[in-house]
Amino acid sequence: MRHYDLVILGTGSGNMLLNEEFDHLRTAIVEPDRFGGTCLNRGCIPSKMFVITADAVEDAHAATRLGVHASVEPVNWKAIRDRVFDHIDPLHESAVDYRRKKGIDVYTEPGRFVAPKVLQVGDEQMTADTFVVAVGSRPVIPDTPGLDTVAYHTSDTIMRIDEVPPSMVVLGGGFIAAEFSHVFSAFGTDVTILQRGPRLLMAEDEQVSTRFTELASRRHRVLVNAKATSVAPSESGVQVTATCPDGTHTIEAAMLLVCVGRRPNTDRLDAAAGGLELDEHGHIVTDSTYRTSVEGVWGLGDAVNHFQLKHMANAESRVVQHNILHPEDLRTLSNELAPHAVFTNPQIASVGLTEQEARRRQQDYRVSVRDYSATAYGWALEDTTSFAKVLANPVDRTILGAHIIGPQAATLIQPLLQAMMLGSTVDQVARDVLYIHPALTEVVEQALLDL
Ligand SMILES: Cc1cc2nc3c(=O)[nH]c(=O)nc-3n(C[C@H](O)[C@H](O)[C@H](O)COP(=O)(O)OP(=O)(O)OC[C@H]3O[C@@H](n4cnc5c(N)ncnc54)[C@H](O)[C@@H]3O)c2cc1C
Ligand SMILES: NC(=O)c1ccc[n+]([C@@H]2O[C@H](COP(=O)([O-])OP(=O)(O)OC[C@H]3O[C@@H](n4cnc5c(N)ncnc54)[C@H](O)[C@@H]3O)[C@@H](O)[C@H]2O)c1
Repeated sequence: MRHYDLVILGTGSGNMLLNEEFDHLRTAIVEPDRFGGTCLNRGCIPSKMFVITADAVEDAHAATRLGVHASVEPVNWKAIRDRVFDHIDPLHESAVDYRRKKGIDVYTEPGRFVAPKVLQVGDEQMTADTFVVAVGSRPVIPDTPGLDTVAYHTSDTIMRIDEVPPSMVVLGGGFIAAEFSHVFSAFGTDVTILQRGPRLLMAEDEQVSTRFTELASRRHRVLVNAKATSVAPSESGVQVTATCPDGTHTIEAAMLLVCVGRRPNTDRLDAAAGGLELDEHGHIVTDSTYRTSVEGVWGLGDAVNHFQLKHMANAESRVVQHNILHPEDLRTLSNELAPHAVFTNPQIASVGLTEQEARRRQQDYRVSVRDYSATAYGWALEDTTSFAKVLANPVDRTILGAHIIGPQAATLIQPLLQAMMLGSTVDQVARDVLYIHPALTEVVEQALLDL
């Protein structure tokens, strides 16, 4: 049986851990798929490359309100798809070569524990002083009757299709539904979203989620409180039957995209044999320093937490890197704040408490909502639907939460996030900082000044 100093399972955020300080160790990487994991190959990066392209189409259409009457030729999907993946696909081979040249053993089959700190990979077994388990997550496939009789897509496959479908049913109403409905709708697909909950993007502040649902309903057919009861093949591709409060709907479409959440890959790891404690959702249980229940085994990323966000997994990877190298000085990650953005149209960004969560926690708060149109830049944009919302603690005047829907939301939220993480008060961020005129950041300034 081979023995290593360090074995890393998964090359998403796990791969980022290895810097030159690990060069002296005998290291193996186990990765059954492409180096770079979900984010690079089938997640954040390619999806945002499609989103940016879709934004260009929507911006051209939306320019009418500025008096610019543009028309967009049908997009050349294959050329766009190949541009995206011609950037991404070569990175796998070069990453494997790079690691092997550094003397790291790369295994290309999945790892599975057979005993604590004993890993089976293909025909080989290996032990190590230190394991890092970063095996990520995968799409949940619901048990909708008939789903197994049709050729449905998930986010793993949808970005590599050959043609833009004329119509698509999107099952789910979360991040992936919001982003891909925008992409395919901009490229000419007639999209129907079937969402189980009463609104799209249910985890957002209710005001944001309500506004987004209204706006998405102008572009797509949106059925909320919908339960897909059956799926069957049909002449056009797929037929989905759903029960909604107003009755039963039968939707015909060329393609079905399933995006109802993601689950950790820990079920394929035989965590129990490895002695790794799992929670009720299948996440590996770690302490705040990312130690698992087995000494010398660390966990990070989607396999251990609910955030399912790359910047969180990256931050955890940095903490684990430090902790392996400095066991006498263990660090934790302050992850009370897990900001996120949804790269749909319009963009959405959020950090901290939503208003409904503040109410649920009986947390006193002051709230301010500022429309983009109240600022010079928003006015110039002829914007009528975007806003920034900030919740603050009325006693110590720190910021409890911030939620933005509108152009550049993911960037605009950053000063608020900074303030929250650094513990600044509303007054410090509103009055002790200058905001460039007439930039969109003035909407943040105004929302703060109102508190
Ligand atoms: C379509 C989409 C868009 C997204 N967009 C964003 C975004 O804009 N911003 C954001 O913050 N997040 C986004 N995410 C989420 C983000 O991609 C994940 O949170 C992040 O990639 C998790 O990183 P990870 O290292 O934990 O797991 P992964 O990147 O999934 O890496 C896990 C790796 O482990 C490997 N593996 C699995 N099983 C085994 C095994 N048994 N043995 C060894 N290796 C194994 C897998 O092949 C994989 O390469 C998106 C996700 C999707 C699906
Ligand atoms: N911009 C980003 O950061 C980004 C982008 C894409 C994905 N992600 C990550 O990937 C994760 C997975 O995304 P997702 O969109 O698959 O999940 P999600 O958890 O965001 O949303 C799933 C949605 O599907 C609905 N749903 C569940 N079961 C259903 C069913 N049977 N029928 C109809 N609707 C159903 C839920 O009500 C929920 O609204 C996200 O949680 C997110 O963390 C992040």
